[in-house]
Amino acid sequence: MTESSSDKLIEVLRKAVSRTSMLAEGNDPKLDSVVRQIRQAITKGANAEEIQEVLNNAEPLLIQSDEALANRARQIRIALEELINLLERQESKRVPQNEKKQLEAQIRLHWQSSSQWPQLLKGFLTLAENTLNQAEVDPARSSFFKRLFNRNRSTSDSQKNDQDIMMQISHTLAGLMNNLSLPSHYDEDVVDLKKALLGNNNLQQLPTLLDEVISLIMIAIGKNQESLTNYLNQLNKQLASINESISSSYFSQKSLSESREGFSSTLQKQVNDTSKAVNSADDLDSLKNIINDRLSTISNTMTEYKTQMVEQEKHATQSITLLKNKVTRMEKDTVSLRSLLQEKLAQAMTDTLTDLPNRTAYQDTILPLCKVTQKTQKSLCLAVCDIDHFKKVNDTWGHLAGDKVLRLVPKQIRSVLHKADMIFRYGGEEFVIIFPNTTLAQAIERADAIRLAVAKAPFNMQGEPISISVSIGVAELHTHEEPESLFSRADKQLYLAKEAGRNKVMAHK
Ligand SMILES: Nc1nc2c(ncn2[C@@H]2O[C@H](COP(=O)(O)OP(=O)(O)OP(=O)(O)O)[C@@H](O)[C@H]2O)c(=O)[nH]1
Repeated sequence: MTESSSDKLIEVLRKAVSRTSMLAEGNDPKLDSVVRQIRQAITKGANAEEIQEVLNNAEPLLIQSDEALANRARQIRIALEELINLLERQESKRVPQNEKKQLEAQIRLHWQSSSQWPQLLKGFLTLAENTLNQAEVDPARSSFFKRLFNRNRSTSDSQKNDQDIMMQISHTLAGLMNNLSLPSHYDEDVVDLKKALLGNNNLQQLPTLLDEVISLIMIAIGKNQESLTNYLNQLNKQLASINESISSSYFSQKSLSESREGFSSTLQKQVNDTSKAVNSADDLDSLKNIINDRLSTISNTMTEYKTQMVEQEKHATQSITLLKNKVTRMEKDTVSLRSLLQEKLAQAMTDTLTDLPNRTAYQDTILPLCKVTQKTQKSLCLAVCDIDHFKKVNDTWGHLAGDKVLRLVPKQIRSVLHKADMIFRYGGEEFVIIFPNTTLAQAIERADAIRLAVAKAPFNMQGEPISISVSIGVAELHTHEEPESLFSRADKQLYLAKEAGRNKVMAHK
């Protein structure tokens, strides 16, 4: 190999290092834009379940990406190690052992990181330069590949040795091609290059072929970047949808405002930290690691938030149960209050001495009854009944004796009433009887039966029999007549009955 060939090879390797570095630096504007979008999306917030979903969705992508990367990395490592071995196999120049060991150590440490491949290639370039730039011992071996692969041999031996070494190098490089993940439109290039490598036994062709190999490696690394960009794009979309659902579900819960503020500021801090870390990231791998780390952190925050939500839901459920119990108690209280009120109302409507409905009850009853009767064109009669000379009972036998008479008289009256008839204590010794669905004749008949029942009742005071009688005035409801008028007419008949000598029934015909 000539000096210019070795220079060309060094130049090719130098170019490869430079181009690979550019690709690996992550200066792709699309990627920058994606990173910006991610920052914006995360700023708006996310919930635990959906963040978990993002991580679940992202995981296969990461695994896929990692596996492909690992395969490529293995190929690169093997290729680099073989290149070092080949460099050592040249006999005219001694490979500096310290530098070689350092480079091997670097390869062992960093071969898995694609961003380090340019550095490792650069390391190999430096090693090759330092080896080849040593003073020439044999001008015949001044070219790179001759220096590299031939030593102290005859021309034919040398040529044979060149061919053997070229075959080894070709196999090494063809193997490197096998596991490259390239877009399908490079398939033909890969096949052609492999053919060229495997069919080539001319060391002179090697720099050109190596240049092509390195170009394809760079494209593959570029594709790795592209798949990372796709992954970031997808991640960005998922984060945006998370943000949307968070905004609608989470922020609508006013009661959780406190947690929301705490959660938002925590998330904001994480996002700010992420932004800073992303800005300071100097290669794709560390960028990917940062994003994954931050997603884990955010996921933890979301889990914490979810736990808080569960706690709050628990509290809310407890509150609802308490509230339900309270309402149930209130309902019970209301029921007992209602029955108490009904009791009080009934008391208000009942005469305590006789247990009969009182005047208020009469007034509440008579109005609707009259209306229904008039509407249905039925008959209704009213009787006003007053104990005769009651004052005399009180005066003769005392007030308690009078009360006793007041309790006994309604019992006599009831004894002749029909089921639908109603009796009220209107006041003092006066009672009112309503006869629904009763004609005047029937009412007069029944009023007279009352009069007779009372008159015949065996009242006695302090063992002595006494006579009690009642006077009754009766009237029948007229069409369109008001209850007051009906009462008034019946009351007038009572007055007439009293006037007529008492113990009488008088009716307004
Ligand atoms: N013991 C008792 N007496 C009452 C009660 N309410 C009213 N009285 C009495 O009933 C009497 C009614 O007397 P009056 O209105 O003069 O009439 P009367 O003595 O019944 O005579 P006539 O109605 O004309 O037959 C009064 O003495 C009242 O004090 C009561 O709840 N208990």
